[in-house]
Amino acid sequence: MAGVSPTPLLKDELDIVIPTIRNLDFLEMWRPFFQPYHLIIVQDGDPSKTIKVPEGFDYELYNRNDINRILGPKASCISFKDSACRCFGYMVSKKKYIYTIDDDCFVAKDPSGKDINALEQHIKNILSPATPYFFNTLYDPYRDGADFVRGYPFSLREGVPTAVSHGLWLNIPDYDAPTQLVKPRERNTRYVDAVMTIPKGTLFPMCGMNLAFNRELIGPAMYFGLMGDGQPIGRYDDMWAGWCTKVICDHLGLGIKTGLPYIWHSKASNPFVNLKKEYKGIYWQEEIIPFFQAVSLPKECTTVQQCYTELAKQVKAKLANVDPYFTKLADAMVTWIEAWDELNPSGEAPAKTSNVKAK
Ligand SMILES: O=c1ccn([C@@H]2O[C@H](COP(=O)(O)OP(=O)(O)O[C@H]3O[C@@H](CO)[C@H](O)[C@H]3O)[C@@H](O)[C@H]2O)c(=O)[nH]1
Ligand SMILES: [Mn+2]
Repeated sequence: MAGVSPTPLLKDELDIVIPTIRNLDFLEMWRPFFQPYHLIIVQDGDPSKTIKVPEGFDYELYNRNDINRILGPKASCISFKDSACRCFGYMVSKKKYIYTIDDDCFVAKDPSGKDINALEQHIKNILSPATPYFFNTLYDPYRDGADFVRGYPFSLREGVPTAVSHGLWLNIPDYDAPTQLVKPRERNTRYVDAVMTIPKGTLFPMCGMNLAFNRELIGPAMYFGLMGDGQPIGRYDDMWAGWCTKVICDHLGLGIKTGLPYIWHSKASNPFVNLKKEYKGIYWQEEIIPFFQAVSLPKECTTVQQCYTELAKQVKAKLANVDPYFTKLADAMVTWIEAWDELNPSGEAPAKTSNVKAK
C-alpha cells in the first residue's frame, strides 16, 4: 500500500541495551530508527536517581536494586559504576538479537550527507554469513555490489553464521588514555565504506559502544567482567568480552565482522580518569593476549556455556600469577553462566522489573 512504511527488520526479535548514568535525551536523534524496538535500559550508579526516557519508547529499566533483587548473591558478578553493567541487559533479554549503544553516541552522516541507520546496517551484517577461514580482498562478499574474488575457494563461499557485528565511530575515536593524552584533539573523520570478517585465530579490541550480536549464538560469552567500583581495573569490560567471545567463536565456527556502521561518538571521557581506570590493563594485556592466543578448547565443549566455563578454568589456572584479580574474575565468569542459565532456562517467562513500563 502507498505510504505504508515497511516493518523494520527484526522488530520483535531484537532488544536495544543501553547502560546509563544520565537522562536519555540522545534517543530523540535515534527515534526514527529505534522507536519500533524494545529498549532495555541498565541504570548504573545511584538507584534512587530518576532517569528520564523520552515519551513513546517501549522500554524496561533496571537499576541496581532490580539487579540485586533478580540475581540475589549472583548480582556480585555484575559491575557497579562502570558501563560493564550493560551485560545484565543481555541476560534479562528474551530476544534473539542484541544491539548495545552508549548514550553519548549519535546518528552519524555518510559521505553523501545521509543519516546512517546504524541498526539497519548491523542487522544486515548479522543476517549475512561471515568468512573467517579465507580473507576476501573485496571485503564483505555478501554486500550489494561485491562478491568473492577470483581464487576464493568455492567450498568456502557458503561462509559461517555471523555472531557479532562490531561498528565504528566518527568524531571521538575509542582510544586508550595514553593515546588520548598525547592526541587530545584528534578526531576520526575517515569514513571507510567496508565490512570485513575478522579472520579465525586473530583477536581484536572489541568496543562496546556500537555493537550487535546474535544472543542465541553467543550471548553467554558476552560477559563484560568485573570492572568499576571495588575493582582494580576499568574500561576493559568490552575488551575482555571480545577476547572471550572471539576464541569461542573460532572454536564453534562462528564469525565476527567489523566496520560499518559508524555512529557519531560525541563525548571524550576524561583521559586522566581513564588512565587511572585502565593502566593496570595496559600492563596486564601484554600477558592476557598471549593467553588468549594460546587458548585451546576441548572438542567436547560444544555449547557457549561449556566453552565459557572451560575458559574460566583456564583463566584461573593461567592468569592468577598475573594478579589475584583473575581468580576473582574467573569465579565471576562461572557465576555469570549460572545466573544466565537461571534466567534463561528454555521456555521460561522473562524476568519482571519493579519499574513501570513505558507509556
Ligand atoms: O560509571 C558509569 C559510566 C558510564 N556509564 C555509561 O556507559 C557508557 C559509556 O560511558 P562514557 O561514554 O562516559 O565512556 P567512554 O569512555 O566514552 O566509553 C568507552 O569506554 C568503554 C568503557 O567501558 C565503553 O564501552 C566505551 O564506549 C555511557 O552510556 C554511560 O552512560 C555507566 O553505565 N556507568
Ligand atoms: Mn563515550
